[in-house]
Amino acid sequence: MSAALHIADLTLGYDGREGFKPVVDGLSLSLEAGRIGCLLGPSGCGKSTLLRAIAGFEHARRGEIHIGGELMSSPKAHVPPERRHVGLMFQDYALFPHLTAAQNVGFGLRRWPAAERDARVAEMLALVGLADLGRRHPHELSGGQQQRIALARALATKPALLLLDEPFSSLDGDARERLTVEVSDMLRAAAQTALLVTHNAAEGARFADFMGSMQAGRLASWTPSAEAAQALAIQPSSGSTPSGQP
Ligand SMILES: Nc1ncnc2c1ncn2[C@@H]1O[C@H](COP(=O)(O)OP(=O)(O)OP(=O)(O)O)[C@@H](O)[C@H]1O
Repeated sequence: MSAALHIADLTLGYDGREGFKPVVDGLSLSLEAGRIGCLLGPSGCGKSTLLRAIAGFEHARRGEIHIGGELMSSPKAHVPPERRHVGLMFQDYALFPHLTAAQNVGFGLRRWPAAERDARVAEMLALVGLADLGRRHPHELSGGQQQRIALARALATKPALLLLDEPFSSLDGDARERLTVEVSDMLRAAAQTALLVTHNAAEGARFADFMGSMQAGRLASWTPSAEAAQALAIQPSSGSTPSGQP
């Protein structure tokens, strides 16, 4: 079976005054369907650039990105973001303030027949535990509730892959820990393939099956979360006991 996400020898970067500056440099990784991966790394190591490229917002300078067995990015090919079947839950990808929670969740389903769209929105609101709050606007929701709505919106279109870039960074303390575990459980229940980027190793270990450490645009490791947590001396969630190959 082909991987849900396969990245081979990928190089990304930006053109500056002194020419091309690589940000991701010859990176390879694979994630099987239904698995959750996590990329850790210091600020500026290229994590967000990599997620943006997977979503189709950056072009590959070398190497390839495949999603669901299909070539999405290479120096010669570039499938646009709207045709990648990728869901996004990004730190700076906020809810539309003028739409209700339900309208936000249904935003990507505008072309669906109304009855199917309404049913899917209700299903997603129930999944994230906010079935009663669909009529509220974002400013009437807590930060954690807004993030749940963002998750419901990202999952509504049944994406082949969900990308999460520091999705809990606006929350702190207990709310953050609770939502980390709850969202991870929801993704596992839905067998949703997902890739998380975070600075927080403990959060990554609770959330994901596999963890990778990025350094200067390269993947320094890619191991089951339990092993990574042991190496980092942190406590993974009791539910995450991954098996299989990355
Ligand atoms: N549009 C751009 N033009 C030029 N350089 C950029 C651009 N966007 C990002 N960079 C640079 O690319 C490098 C990697 O940025 P990126 O946002 O991917 O890092 P990151 O690991 O996600 O960091 P953080 O954890 O702080 O979000 C940084 O040095 C950044 O300054």
